[in-house]
Order: sequence, then C-alpha cells, then structure tokens
Amino acid sequence: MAESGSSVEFSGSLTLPPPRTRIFKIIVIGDSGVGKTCLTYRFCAGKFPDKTEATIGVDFRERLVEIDGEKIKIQLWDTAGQERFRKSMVQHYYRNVHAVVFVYDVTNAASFRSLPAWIEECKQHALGTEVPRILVGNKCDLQDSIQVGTDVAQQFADAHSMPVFETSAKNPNSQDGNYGGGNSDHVEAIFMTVAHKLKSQKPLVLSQPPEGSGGTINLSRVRDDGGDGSRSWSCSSC
Ligand SMILES: Nc1nc2c(ncn2[C@@H]2O[C@H](COP(=O)(O)OP(=O)(O)OP(=O)(O)O)[C@@H](O)[C@H]2O)c(=O)[nH]1
Repeated sequence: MAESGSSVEFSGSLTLPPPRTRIFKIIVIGDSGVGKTCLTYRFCAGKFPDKTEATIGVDFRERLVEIDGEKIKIQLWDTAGQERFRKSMVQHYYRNVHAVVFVYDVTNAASFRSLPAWIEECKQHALGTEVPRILVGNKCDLQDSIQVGTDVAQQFADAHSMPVFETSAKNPNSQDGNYGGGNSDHVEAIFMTVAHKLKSQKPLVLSQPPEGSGGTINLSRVRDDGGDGSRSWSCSSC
C-alpha cells in the first residue's frame, strides 16, 4: 500500500488518447405529415427528399459538425407521428435525450393544436426542464395556405419558455424574407443553434451508439443508409 503523502513521479511524456466525439441526441416530434423526416433529411443530407413515407418506429440521421474546434455528432431521432407506428418505441426515444424539437405544420392548425399533447408526452417520460426545447413551424413556403400565424405561435412558445422558428424544409432559403434568413439555409441554422446551446452547457454524455439505449428491445433494420447519414429501425413487435 502506498504511504500517505508519498508521490509518484512520471518520467517521459504521457500520450493522451484522442478525444472522443460527443454525440448530441435530439428528438424530433410532432404530428404525422408535419415534415419531421424532411427537416432532418434537409439538415443531414443537405436537400429535400424526393419522396417520403410515414416513419415507422424511428429513423436516425447523423451529421458531424465542428463547433469552436470540437467535432460533434448531431444525432437526430426522426420519430413516427402516427400513433400506431410509435407506441412500442416511445419509451426508447426519451432515453438520454439532450434536446427536443417540436414540429407543427403552419398550413395545418390541427398539428398546432396537438402540441400540448406532445409536450405532455415529454413530461410523462420525465424530460426535465433543463432539456432544451424548440418549436418549429414547417412548410412556410406554402404562403397561401397558412393557418397558424406567427403571433399565435410566438405566444404559445413564450408560454412554454421555448424559442420558435418558422421555416421550410423544402425551401429553407426564403428570398423574400418571410421566414428564415434570406439566402442562408434556415433549417441548418435551427439545428446548429440547438447544437451550440448544448455545447455551451455542462459536459454531456460521451460517445454512445444509437442502439445504446439499452439493447433490450428487438430492433430490426428495415432500410439501409442511402448515403444521407441515415439509418432506419423499427420495432419488430410494432
Ligand atoms: N411544401 C412543403 N412540403 C413539405 C415540407 N416538408 C415536408 N413536406 C411534405 O409533407 C409531407 C410529409 O412530410 P414528412 O417529412 O414525411 O412528414 P413526417 O412528419 O415525417 O411524417 P410521419 O413520418 O408520418 O410522422 C411530404 O409529402 C413532404 O414532401 C415543406 O417544408 N414544404
């Protein structure tokens, strides 16, 4: 046993292992058809998908970004909006979540009215108030069909202490300044804002694979990576 007060001296130099990439797990939730898949695809693949199908279970999309010299993996969990496709997966979405993005469709008032139910679901899965949340109104390119005004969205966001962004996964570079940031990619800016906020918080969980949510569920791969950084999984018991 080492004597109390003794010290050990190292000679030579210590080589530290390379830092592990931090992963930020962000879940994207909201009614079916609001554009969760398109938003996450836009951020990870840089384009609007040619076609989408209703998400079954959950899709993972990842993108490696660099913030202030640190490489960070942003892992977006694109959850199914349809109840029948999500029920057996729900509890797994909410493990080790770093941030939540609530999405509604600005052309669909019902999707906006559903938001309290999505917030309640987060609460029931013990998501604390320390977990950053943001609200995203999608499909702003459909200017003639808007049913949810900016004012009402802002009031709702204020009441729930979260920022709100209006955007379009289809055309995130609004030319006329109706939403987004002129010629910049607004979807990109939204997710990067969340990542910056997470990075500025206390150190987070280090690398963990998406299936690191315990491995207790039976996941089957249903679609492979199509070059957009995505992996799709569904619960075989769904
Ligand atoms: N015009 C327009 N259409 C969009 C936009 N985003 C998504 N869509 C369309 O809306 C439909 C639904 O989009 P998804 O991304 O599949 O919706 P989702 O929320 O993932 O749906 P679930 O997987 O069922 O939960 C598709 O036909 C998309 O092409 C947008 O910004 N503008």
